[in-house]
Amino acid sequence: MADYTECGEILLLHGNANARFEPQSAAADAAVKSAEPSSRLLVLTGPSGVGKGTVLQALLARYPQVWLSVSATTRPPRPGECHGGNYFFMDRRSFMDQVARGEFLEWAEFAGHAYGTPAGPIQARLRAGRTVILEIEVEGARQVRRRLPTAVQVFLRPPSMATLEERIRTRGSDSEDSIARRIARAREELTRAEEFNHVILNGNLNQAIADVDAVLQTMLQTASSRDGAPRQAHGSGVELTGDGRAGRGRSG
Ligand SMILES: Nc1nc2c(ncn2[C@@H]2O[C@H](COP(=O)(O)OP(=O)(O)O)[C@@H](O)[C@H]2O)c(=O)[nH]1
Ligand SMILES: Nc1ncnc2c1ncn2[C@@H]1O[C@H](COP(=O)(O)OP(=O)(O)O)[C@@H](O)[C@H]1O
Repeated sequence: MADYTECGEILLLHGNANARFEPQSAAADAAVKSAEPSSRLLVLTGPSGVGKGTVLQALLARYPQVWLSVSATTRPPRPGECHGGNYFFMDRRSFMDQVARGEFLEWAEFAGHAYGTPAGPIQARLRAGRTVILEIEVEGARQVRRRLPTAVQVFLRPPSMATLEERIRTRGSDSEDSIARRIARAREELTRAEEFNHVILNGNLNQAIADVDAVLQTMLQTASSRDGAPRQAHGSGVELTGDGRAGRGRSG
């Protein structure tokens, strides 16, 4: 795909988006199962337009040590979005090649496009002791939960469907077709909110930021007290496992 703006040095910051998982092993599985209940990986999910990006913007400004994963997508860039900063934009063939090579921690179809989390950069950050956030839709979040049960999962919910639709429309980034797909998907996603560790209402924005902040602070405090203790094998409570072939689309 040629029609996007490069983010320049941001690409360097994100390193090799194509790095693979390590091969699955019984020892790695056991490491995940015995890992402590809190980890350095936070998954923020919830319907499109609920305010995930807005809440995260505020939190990332407060915690520069936290790293937000950059996803790959087949969706075309919106005006102002850049490659390597907002997303790694790619055509479907390249995306599916990366799926086949096991390079995504998870991936899912959403409103006609594919979205996936490159595994390598996350593994590198976790090993370096960083806290990592994924901002992904619900199916992908479920896949992460299956593979990394210690990841902390936050579901952001809107006060109502009417408010959600209003937010998507006010944002002004989506076509009518895209809005309709997002609303239909949101109805389904909202029925799955209770699967997540924390369900946070985004009615009042400052309150929602404070609520997600509280979850993140607990993670950061746990991580820093753990850093005083003898280091674990890879410096985080989480090890990525599996052969990289995360569950497909909406299955399971
Ligand atoms: N499963 C998955 N979902 C993602 C990923 N990256 C973004 N998403 C989600 O895909 C949905 C659509 O994203 P996008 O097209 O940017 O629209 P927006 O979030 O409504 O602005 C949102 O719910 C995102 O959180 C990813 O790597 N994996
Ligand atoms: N609590 C809130 N009250 C009112 N508007 C909000 C609130 N949270 C987010 N918004 C607005 O809703 C729109 C969608 O938010 P966004 O962060 O893009 O959602 P998401 O990342 O979940 O798709 C944006 O225009 C944002 O400014």
